[in-house]
Amino acid sequence: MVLSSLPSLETASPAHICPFDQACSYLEAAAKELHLNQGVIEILSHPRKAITVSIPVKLDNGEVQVLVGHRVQHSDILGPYKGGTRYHPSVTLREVSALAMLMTWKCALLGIPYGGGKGGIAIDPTHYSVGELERITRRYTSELIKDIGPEVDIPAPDVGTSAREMAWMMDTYSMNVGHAVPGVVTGKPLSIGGSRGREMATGRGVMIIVREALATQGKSVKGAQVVIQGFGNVGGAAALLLQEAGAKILAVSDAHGGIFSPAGLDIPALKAYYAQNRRSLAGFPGSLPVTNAQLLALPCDVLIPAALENQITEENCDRVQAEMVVEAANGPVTLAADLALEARGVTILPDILANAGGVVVSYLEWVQGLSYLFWDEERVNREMEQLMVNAYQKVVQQSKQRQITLRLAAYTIGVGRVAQALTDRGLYP
Ligand SMILES: NC(=O)c1ccc[n+]([C@@H]2O[C@H](COP(=O)([O-])OP(=O)(O)OC[C@H]3O[C@@H](n4cnc5c(N)ncnc54)[C@H](O)[C@@H]3O)[C@@H](O)[C@H]2O)c1
Ligand SMILES: N[C@@H](CCC(=O)O)C(=O)O
Repeated sequence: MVLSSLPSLETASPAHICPFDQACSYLEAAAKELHLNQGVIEILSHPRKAITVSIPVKLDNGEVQVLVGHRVQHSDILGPYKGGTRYHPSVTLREVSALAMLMTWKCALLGIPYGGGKGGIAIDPTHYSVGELERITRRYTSELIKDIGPEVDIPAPDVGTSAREMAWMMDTYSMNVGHAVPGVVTGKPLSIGGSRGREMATGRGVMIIVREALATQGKSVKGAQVVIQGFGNVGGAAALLLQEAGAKILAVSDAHGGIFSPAGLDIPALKAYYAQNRRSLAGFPGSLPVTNAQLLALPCDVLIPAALENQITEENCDRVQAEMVVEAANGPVTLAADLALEARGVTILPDILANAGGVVVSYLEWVQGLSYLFWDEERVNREMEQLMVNAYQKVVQQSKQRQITLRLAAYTIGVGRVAQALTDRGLYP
């Protein structure tokens, strides 16, 4: 299926801003800066493959529901397609296509031998039982059997999925091919070949980028005032690790709203409270309630959107008071808001750099699996930190040399590497 043939309904996103158009705009800006030829831009603007599948599932009450799932394979020029699997009601083919393209640039920027892909199912996973989610995941995986594999396309967790879904995907794939294939997914449980450090990896990468970016400005993470939108895998881990590094976490939120404490939230205590309080932040002792809109406008040193795309837009960016925005989520700042914030001197650490810790440790998991080795967590964290710091330094250097924003610098490195490989490989046939 080609993107231009998608029904117009597919362009709807929560804020009515098409994530795929935005991703293409960033590609065009990088291509312009790099003087890439039009043929290369055309190729990179289109996903190589976009697969849409129907997922019939028998619900616990006996009814049958047919869900829609996608897997978009943007580019495999540098290696197998790589990227997460999202379960969220707002999933559309265009959203998944945008996220797949971001994965291509992210992997290229970090220098790991992968292309970019992404998958998703348009569901709210909280509305399904564990048994239903398992049947949905297994059917989705079996529909993609010919399109995924450890040397072809390697899914991982994203919003609404975790190690549990990766285990079901790995098992379904393995049963279909007739032998165990741990390398078909990353972010697996340790018991079936997952890597130590993967669960916290994206948050750890975010912490490293915050620390490095503050240091570049002559500041310290110790005492830095941080606000985080999203308290899931990424936001929760970033909150914990930033607090351990000495930052004060002023506020956090999830889809239902947030909490704020001028004295700083005790994150380990909050995590325990959240788990016991049926995953609700409300009423955490010593905190005040805030809406997500209020949270994004809190004065702070570092604002970390770690939920979904299009959270900081043209409409609300004037209210952002943070000096630095670190994109832990993919695409949380729209193009218009990005330009307005940059014009005001707000430093923005782009998603393809800031949240790359997850895919880096996915890569380390895959490498350990392929070589039948298991590293301790210290080694995994050390290898990841090296790749993250190296990428950060390259982005800063590129930004200074070319006098461009950190986002454009990151894109020129990522896009530039893919374009170079495409040129060297040539066009088939
Ligand atoms: N999981 C990974 O390894 C990984 C790696 C890199 C980037 N990311 C990106 O990070 C972001 C978060 O992913 P995750 O894995 O933490 O997902 P998750 O499902 O674990 O958590 C998402 C969090 O966002 C909250 N949320 C949802 N809608 C919200 C809203 N409108 N306002 C405020 N909060 C809202 C949810 O309640 C939840 O706390 C996504 O953009 C994802 O693509 C994830
Ligand atoms: N979903 C994550 C992780 C991808 C992976 O580990 O393959 C991302 O957006 O980077």
